[in-house]
Amino acid sequence: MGKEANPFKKMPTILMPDELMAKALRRGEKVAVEMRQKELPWLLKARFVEEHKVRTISSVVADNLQKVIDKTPPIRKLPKFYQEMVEVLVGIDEFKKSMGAFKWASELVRKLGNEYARKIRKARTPQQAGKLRKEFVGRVKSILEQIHPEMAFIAVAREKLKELPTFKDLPTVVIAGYPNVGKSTLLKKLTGADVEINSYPFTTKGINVGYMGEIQMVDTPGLLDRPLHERNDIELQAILALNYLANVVLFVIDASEFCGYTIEDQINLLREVKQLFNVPIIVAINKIDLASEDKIKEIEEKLKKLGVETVLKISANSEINLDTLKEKLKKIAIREFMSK
Ligand SMILES: Nc1nc2c(ncn2[C@@H]2O[C@H](COP(=O)(O)OP(=O)(O)OP(=O)(O)O)[C@@H](O)[C@H]2O)c(=O)[nH]1
Repeated sequence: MGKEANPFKKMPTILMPDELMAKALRRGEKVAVEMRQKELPWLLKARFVEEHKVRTISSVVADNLQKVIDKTPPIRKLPKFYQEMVEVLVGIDEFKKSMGAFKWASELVRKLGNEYARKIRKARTPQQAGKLRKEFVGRVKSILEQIHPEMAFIAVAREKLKELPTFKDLPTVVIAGYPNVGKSTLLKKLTGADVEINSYPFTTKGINVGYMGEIQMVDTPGLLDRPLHERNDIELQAILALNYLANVVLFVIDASEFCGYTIEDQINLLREVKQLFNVPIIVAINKIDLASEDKIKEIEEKLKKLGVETVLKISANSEINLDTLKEKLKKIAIREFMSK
């Protein structure tokens, strides 16, 4: 199987300045308690305690910020679909700028930690050592306050990006068609029982992902199931991003019209989907067990006029022609995936 990719799931919880400061001070205090046990002359001991406090606070803060950087995938290395999602959901520029702030703060805190530790080692009195440590704490606080907006931004971005579905880097079929035409029945029949429901920030219905061997199949309820002119900008972008994922679109038509949409409506949606995706489209005329011969012929004529090349007549429920459909999908998906 291809590699896992919701790359944002690994991002750690983002602490706000107060929380991070409190954590660092707690750890600093703990280290100080241990250091005070040591038998040392009083000035040496004061320096020793304060220096360790400073070093601990500095590394807790700097490490925490660095961890966010390390666990966040570099945007330009991500699959194009995820890059597009970052742009749509949070904005790539703002995201990069904010990560830059984490780097700046982490490096500065580490540098200051070293500087103050050195100064404390030369302190002439315990009071001076204490004063230097307080000064250091004040500076760290103010650095964190300075990047507070960026921390808040990344915290919100993480929440949103974590909700993205986990797609694999495999040949992918995206399924489209009006509600109730039989998309989820078909997905289940083609991929077996293991259909996962993933959340997708643009639709409350989630996204269904199944695997037909090494082929990924994605059903997008709520996205590719009604006319595009009814969409808002964000939804449109979410739909457009599927372009980066799809190697083939499987458009399902309900020949019986029992789904509640006429053939005309369904063909119109197909026309829109065809314009939107720059990958081959396979049309499955479904529920042929319920539709008349004439109706099916009429649909085939219309599809011909539209210039659809690959059309299969199937029944998802009665499992008619599913093996042929499977083979076609596999062949075209792999071919397109390889040539991308
Ligand atoms: N007779 C018959 N019924 C079918 C066939 N395919 C699907 N159905 C039925 O059609 C209904 C809708 O099927 P679904 O698979 O839920 O349709 P969907 O397109 O996934 O619907 P949404 O999840 O709302 O987008 C269900 O009752 C299915 O059992 C078929 O080939 N023949």
